Amino acid sequence: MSGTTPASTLITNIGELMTQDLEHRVLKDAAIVFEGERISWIGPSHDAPSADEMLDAEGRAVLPGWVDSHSHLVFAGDRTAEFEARMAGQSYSAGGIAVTTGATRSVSDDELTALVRGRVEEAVSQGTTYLESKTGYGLDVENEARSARIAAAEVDEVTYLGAHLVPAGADPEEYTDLVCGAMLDAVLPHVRWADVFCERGAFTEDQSRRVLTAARDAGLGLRVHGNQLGEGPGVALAVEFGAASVDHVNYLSDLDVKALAETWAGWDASTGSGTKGTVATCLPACDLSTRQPLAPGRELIDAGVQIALAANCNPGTSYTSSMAFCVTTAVLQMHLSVHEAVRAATYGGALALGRESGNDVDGERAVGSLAVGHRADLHMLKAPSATHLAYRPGIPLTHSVWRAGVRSV
Ligand SMILES: N=CN[C@@H](CCC(=O)O)C(=O)O
Ligand SMILES: [Zn+2]
Repeated sequence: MSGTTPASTLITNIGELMTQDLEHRVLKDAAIVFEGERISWIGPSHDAPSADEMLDAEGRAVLPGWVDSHSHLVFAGDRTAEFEARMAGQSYSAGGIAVTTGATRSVSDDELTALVRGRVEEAVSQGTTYLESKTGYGLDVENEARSARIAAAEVDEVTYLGAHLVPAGADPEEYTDLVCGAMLDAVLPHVRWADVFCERGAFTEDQSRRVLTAARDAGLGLRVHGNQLGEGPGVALAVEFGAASVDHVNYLSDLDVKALAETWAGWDASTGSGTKGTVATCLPACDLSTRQPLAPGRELIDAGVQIALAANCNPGTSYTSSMAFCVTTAVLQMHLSVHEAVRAATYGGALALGRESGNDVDGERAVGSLAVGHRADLHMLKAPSATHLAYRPGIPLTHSVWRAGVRSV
């Protein structure tokens, strides 16, 4: 969509407005008004004020845009052959990251920018309005810095993942020193977060601890790829460091679940106040594509853990940006309710990125939920309710998308 953006927009006749706000309001026959990027009114259709632009939703559902808190968009090439081998029975290992690193290093800045931009457009066309991407296919100072710089120009949040794989021929301890030293310094102007792939075949507990310590000392927020391929120290490390999220979480011990739940004991979900814990980010498209057990989202929610759903778009384990697919899978196979799954893919992602609350006076607006003062990130479905996301699996249900008040689809 292009054209001028009206000063204010009113959408009436919304069949179901799933706000994902703190009261979990789901309004029928609702309306919403936004002025520029700010939501200024939500209520019953018949009470709606006037606006410059008036749109009739004709009974369709409106949700917050998806907040995709975990992706790896800065890459070139694909790994079709590896995927085919996996479907024929081979298991996933971290080693494939090296193939993508080679392809990524071989393209120009302009080519890499165009690839990232195309992936962002694909995500937005399916209802994603806030997007994180990691680096991690550069794996030397120059290429990690380039990946971070390109990502910063294209996505909302950038995570430094120099600790994705030890490049072939490098000494693991020396490479970890580089990740904690010159490479970190080089990416710092472009990133807000750091991550480490703490797993067999990637980084050990001790190396991961070093990476997290250096990143924290540099002022970055922390995230961890943990417990993807087996039980391991990832979750415990994320909790120890107060990471904003631990992602994958396929293989959890009872102690891991308990430790994650305890991080949320001081947070009040009804007001969003108190001390936030570590979000467990489930990546169901990745789990299916790698033939791993689905992350235990139901168990985590029941234990009191805040979870997020993310697409994990990358060429190795999850070559999709479809958040709707993740929501569908979470309902059909992880036993989340539709409301819980949509919440994890909107508010949950915002929690994982520290963007669930904002400042209505001067600034950074909350994303991932629809309330007055929040950012006007809206996803209208070609359906009367969010339930259709699970009820009609695989059907492209995005009707229109507003990102920060600007019509994008
Ligand atoms: N598991 C680690 N990193 C990515 C996959 C990377 C790759 O295989 O290219 C993930 O989140 O699944
Ligand atoms: Zn990942």
